[in-house]
Amino acid sequence: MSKFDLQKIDEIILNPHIILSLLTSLFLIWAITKWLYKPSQNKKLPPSPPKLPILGNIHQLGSLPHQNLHSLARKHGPLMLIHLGHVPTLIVSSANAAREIMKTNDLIFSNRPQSSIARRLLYDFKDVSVAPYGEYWRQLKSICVLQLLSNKRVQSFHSIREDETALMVEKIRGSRSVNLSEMFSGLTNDVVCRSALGKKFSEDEIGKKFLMLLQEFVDLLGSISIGEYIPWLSWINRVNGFDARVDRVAKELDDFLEGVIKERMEINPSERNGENFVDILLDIYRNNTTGVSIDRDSIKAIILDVFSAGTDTSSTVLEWAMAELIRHPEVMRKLQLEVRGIVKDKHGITNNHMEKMCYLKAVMKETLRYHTPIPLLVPRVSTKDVKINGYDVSSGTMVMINAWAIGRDSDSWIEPEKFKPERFLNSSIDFKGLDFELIPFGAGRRGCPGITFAMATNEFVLANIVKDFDWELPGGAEGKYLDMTERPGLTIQRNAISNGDGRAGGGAGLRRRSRLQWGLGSGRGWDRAGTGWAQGSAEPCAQPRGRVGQLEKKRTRAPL
Ligand code: HEM
Repeated sequence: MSKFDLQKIDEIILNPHIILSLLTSLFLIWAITKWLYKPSQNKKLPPSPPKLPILGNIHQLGSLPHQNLHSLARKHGPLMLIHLGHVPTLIVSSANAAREIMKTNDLIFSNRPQSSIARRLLYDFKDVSVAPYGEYWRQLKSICVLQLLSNKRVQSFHSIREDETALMVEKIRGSRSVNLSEMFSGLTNDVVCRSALGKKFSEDEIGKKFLMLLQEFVDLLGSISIGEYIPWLSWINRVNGFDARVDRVAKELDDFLEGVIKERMEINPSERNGENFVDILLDIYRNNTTGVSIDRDSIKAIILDVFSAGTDTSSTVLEWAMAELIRHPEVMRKLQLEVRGIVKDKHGITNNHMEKMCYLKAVMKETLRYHTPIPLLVPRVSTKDVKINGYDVSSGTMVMINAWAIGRDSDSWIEPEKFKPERFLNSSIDFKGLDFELIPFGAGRRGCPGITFAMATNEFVLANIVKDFDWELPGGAEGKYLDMTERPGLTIQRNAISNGDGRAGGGAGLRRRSRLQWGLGSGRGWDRAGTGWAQGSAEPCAQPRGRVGQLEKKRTRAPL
């Protein structure tokens, strides 16, 4: 730099006018910020834990936010206001407070926060799960319910569930040790694909790539990107490759979905071999029958919704259910007695049989209570200022409902930390969104439309695998040693790779990397290898017996 340049800089820095205007600007920014963020004197805000400047309470979420928020709520109460960067967020941790949000004030809380990740992955919020509350969302949701998820439709898919479960049972019959986690995940995906698209994708290479992409997509949706909460740090997402990863996944998914749409569009409607959900969506698009503009992007976004919402969630429930059954042999025995007692003939399990399986339904409810698959549900946002249980909640506040904490609340449940399906036998409590102590599917207008679809598959699969087989851990390890820790993510799965010696909570564990991305990580995806009931782990185990994640079929029942 020349002497002349330095002199110029000096002149600029020392110029009193410039100093004065700089100081005035800084003062103005400070005053406006203070004014904007100053809590109104008249407002009674929910209790808040202390927060850090800029970060707010982000650092307190940890890798399993539902657990950490549960601990904070014990100190601060069931309605707690935290700050994720600059975003005020209401944490709801009791059935009573959840009812206030999802029933009494459901309309006010029927919007979703609009994250830039969801915007890029879901075609500018054109799917059901993040679409802004309004006519477009209403039409889309009713199309999904009528054409795919209604009781009638779900019953019509019984043969698909039967075929796919029979295939799984055959695979189990042919091997002594099985990776149930992988099997559940493959099965739920095949059932969703065949029901919605008329074919499954798990068998060819393109389909397999799509399933991996879908996993990355769910991962990204579940990630907490720092730029979302502290906008001036959004450059970090560009530097560390997170943004590039979102763009790549969006592009590759789009290419795949375009292929699916083109394939169906090329078939003349009169020559279709059976109509599937995509055909119905395409007819609505072509004929514009709904009165709202459903375009090609809407169709792709809806297909993504169905895939992502319908696969991981269901297989997770099945995995937790089996893990609890292994840990509680007396529950397993009781369940087997019920199923085997009801299905006495050699033909398969029918809808009629399923209706009689009260204990099986209780096992499912208890699994959903104790291992709520999406513990914080899908966030909502308030559209107006509103009072909840005497506290003021401002318009624009994000709301997270800790359904996991509500399922373990001792005000609602006796011995909440025990897995006891019996609690549901003489109880009318159900998960359909009317009983707020059990809300794994959410409730109200934005509640999950896939309950019937999901539970039909889950109950049917569980009934089949306990009817036909007895189960044990490899090497005869006791069920109580099964690792029940949780793996971070949008859907909370069991952390199958952890302790070398197989003891839950033991020391030298190999833990899976967090799925929560703060936009600060390497931007890498997580592989599914070895995440299941055992096989495929590259990580060494301290002792072979440590692979207790794997289940062994003890005895195959003689066919009836
Ligand atoms: C065990 C399985 C499942 C669980 C635990 C689950 C859970 C949830 C939860 C917690 C929500 C948010 C509810 C709220 O905000 O109140 C939701 C929404 C949704 N789910 Fe599910 N779900 C499951 C299966 C399915 C299936 C099989 C489908 C479809 C094939 C599906 C489609 C959807 C859609 C489209 C939404 C968005 C609804 C809206 O925003 O209006 N889900 N689900």
